Amino acid sequence: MSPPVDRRMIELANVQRTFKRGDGTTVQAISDVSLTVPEGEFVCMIGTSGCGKSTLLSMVAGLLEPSDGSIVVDGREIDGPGRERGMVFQKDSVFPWMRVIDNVEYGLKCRGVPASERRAIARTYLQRVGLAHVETAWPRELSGGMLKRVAIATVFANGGKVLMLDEPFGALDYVTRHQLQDVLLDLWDETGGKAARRTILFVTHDVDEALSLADRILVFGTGRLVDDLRVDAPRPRDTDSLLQPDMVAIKHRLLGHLGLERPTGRAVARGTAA
Ligand SMILES: Nc1ncnc2c1ncn2[C@@H]1O[C@H](COP(=O)(O)OP(=O)(O)OP(=O)(O)O)[C@@H](O)[C@H]1O
Repeated sequence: MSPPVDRRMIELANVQRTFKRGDGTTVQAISDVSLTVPEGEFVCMIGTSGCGKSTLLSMVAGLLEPSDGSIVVDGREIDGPGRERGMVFQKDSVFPWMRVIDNVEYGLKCRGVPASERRAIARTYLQRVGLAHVETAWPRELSGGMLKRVAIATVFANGGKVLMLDEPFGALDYVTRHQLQDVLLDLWDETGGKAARRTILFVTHDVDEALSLADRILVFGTGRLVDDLRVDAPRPRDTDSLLQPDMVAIKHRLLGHLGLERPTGRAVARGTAA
């Protein structure tokens, strides 16, 4: 019997995006990107600052229109935001004027999900991110890490098949960041593989974060996709698995793309390369 064919969840064909700057010049943020992401894949997107990662994510979210090319999600060409797609932004993704549980429920409320049903869904996800005890708190009473947990609970509670996270953990301390990576992976695998996983696009600047999370790492350089790497190591990926030769080889390759690798293979601090 032939193996099952992966269902395509995201398809980008020759996507381009230009911006006009205030001084009248144009910038080609995305030049010509074509790629396919199958359902359930956890994709990390990495690349130097300004290479177009957030622009691409915003286009898949439907918040920005491509200047050219097409974006198909779950078989349908997108023409704006849709409830099958959810986004966690770099900065605030939580409404400060709503209590925690109301934030998590908000998308479901907008879609007309009955109050008791949406409350049950919100409670399930708040529990899964470890925030059951603060459901009636205001966002201002929470730490930065807790706010990220609320944002993650919200995007999962909304039920989107495609979740986009733009450097969600960039501003967090080392320990909180690792805890939230585990929370995210746990939710992504919430049915233990019994049902289709959400498809995730996760932008990060952190090579180790990409290696810990991803099935696949897309590397961007000035508006183009420059590398597409598969990470096959089993999860959970602990310190030892990140030191396995195949993982170290991928890390070297990523550091090379980011300009952080000498020809000898030794990583260097940014800005100190000869
Ligand atoms: N609204 C805009 N108007 C004009 N130029 C823009 C706009 N948004 C993005 N750009 C430009 O497009 C390019 C890509 O920006 P983008 O934010 O997508 O990069 P990025 O890879 O996400 O960067 P970072 O990693 O620093 O967040 C940059 O040159 C940026 O200045």
